[in-house]
Amino acid sequence: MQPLRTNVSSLNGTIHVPGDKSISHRAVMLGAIANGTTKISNFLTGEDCLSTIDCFRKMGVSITQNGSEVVVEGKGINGLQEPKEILNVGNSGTTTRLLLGILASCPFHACLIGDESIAKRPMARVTKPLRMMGAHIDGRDHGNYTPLSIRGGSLEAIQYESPVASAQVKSAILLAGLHARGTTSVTEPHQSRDHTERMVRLFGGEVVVDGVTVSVTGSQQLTATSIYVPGDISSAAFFLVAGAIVPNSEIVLKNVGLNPTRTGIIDVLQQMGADIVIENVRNEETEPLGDITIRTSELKGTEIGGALIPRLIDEIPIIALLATQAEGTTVIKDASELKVKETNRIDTVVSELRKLGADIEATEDGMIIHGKTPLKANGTIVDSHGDHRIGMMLAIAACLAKGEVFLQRPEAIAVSYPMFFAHLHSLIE
Ligand SMILES: O=C(O)C1=C[C@@H](OP(=O)(O)O)[C@@H](O)[C@H](O)C1
Ligand SMILES: C=C(OP(=O)(O)O)C(=O)O
Repeated sequence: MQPLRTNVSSLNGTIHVPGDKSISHRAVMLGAIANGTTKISNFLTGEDCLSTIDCFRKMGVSITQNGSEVVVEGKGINGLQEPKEILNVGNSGTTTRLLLGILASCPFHACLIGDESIAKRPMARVTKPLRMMGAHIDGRDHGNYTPLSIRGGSLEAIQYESPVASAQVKSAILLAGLHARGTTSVTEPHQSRDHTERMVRLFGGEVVVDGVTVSVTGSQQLTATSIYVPGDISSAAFFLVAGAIVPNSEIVLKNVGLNPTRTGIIDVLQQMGADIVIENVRNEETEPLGDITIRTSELKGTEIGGALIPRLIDEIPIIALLATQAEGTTVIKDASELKVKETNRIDTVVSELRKLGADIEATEDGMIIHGKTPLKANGTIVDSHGDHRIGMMLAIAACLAKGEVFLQRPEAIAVSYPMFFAHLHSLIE
């Protein structure tokens, strides 16, 4: 149990948030199935991305990691070898689903397991379309949950209409489609993050995007490249909200990824009246990035739903905290995907923020928050429930509380932001 900093009078300084988690996973995966040496810099050394490296090493790919510098020796998709050991995906949904997409065309057997949280997350959303393409998959509950086993096959293209806006579903199918006969397409209800599409192009592959439909033609060869991973906007989000709600604050966040499929948090902060400035935007062709300054702000409630949801899905826990400090009502809807993340994030956000006195209620597909509420604590014990984003949200919430707050299971934060507490404390001292 960790005591959290409370009653913080200001947050001031500059932070370089770590590399983007989604992009780091994909850089290793595409590097592993490309031909040649891929160099990755500013790679996220969070536990999820280390799980991805570990899985590919077990398939014979040589990967050297020196802090945030990673070198992947790719030998093409045919260079992957049948793993002698079980592939452990840890806590990472992205590793599990994208890896299944790659394994779908590999002519060997592999077993996937993960932690307790992964064992509860639905996998039929990828195993169903991958089976339609020709992969042989089995597992608990007919392949809906880990442990899973897969034997890749000779794949046929599909035209798939995904019931959910999910980049993990889209990416798994596209990665399989790269090695299928014919042209594979995925159509989503709303556009999800497009890092796979951008990165396949960076590796010399072809991807066609037509509105919410993305297509790839099979038998593509990818060529190794160099990748700089921008800072993770999902990690920056904790400090964007902290800067807006803690009094007398000004925080500068450097080199933050600004891919438009990820910037819903900035739209919401602007909608709510936050004092936020974006500068030095660059690299718009591949993965845009820039610097963001946020200052303490007078905020008002807002409505969040529809196509905005996939653009900020991982930021909803911290947006809920933001809403507790805004005048009026904030309604978050169309977000039932939150129920199948590392925890049921509707339940964990509502129960944990209530412990600190927030006026928040769960709905079927989101939450309703009334503000502005002072956060109170008196030796209060809050719990990450093993979910990194819940842990970080609670550490920021504690900054506003007057009494003592203790966090259970703080170690979960290392999944996506190992330096989180060091960065937070550097803004206080
Ligand atoms: O593709 C990715 O890198 C991710 C996609 C999202 O999940 P879904 O595809 O399940 O929405 C997101 O929540 C996750 O943190 C990372
Ligand atoms: C949902 C998340 O990740 P994943 O699905 O990769 O476990 C997350 O990082 O919030």
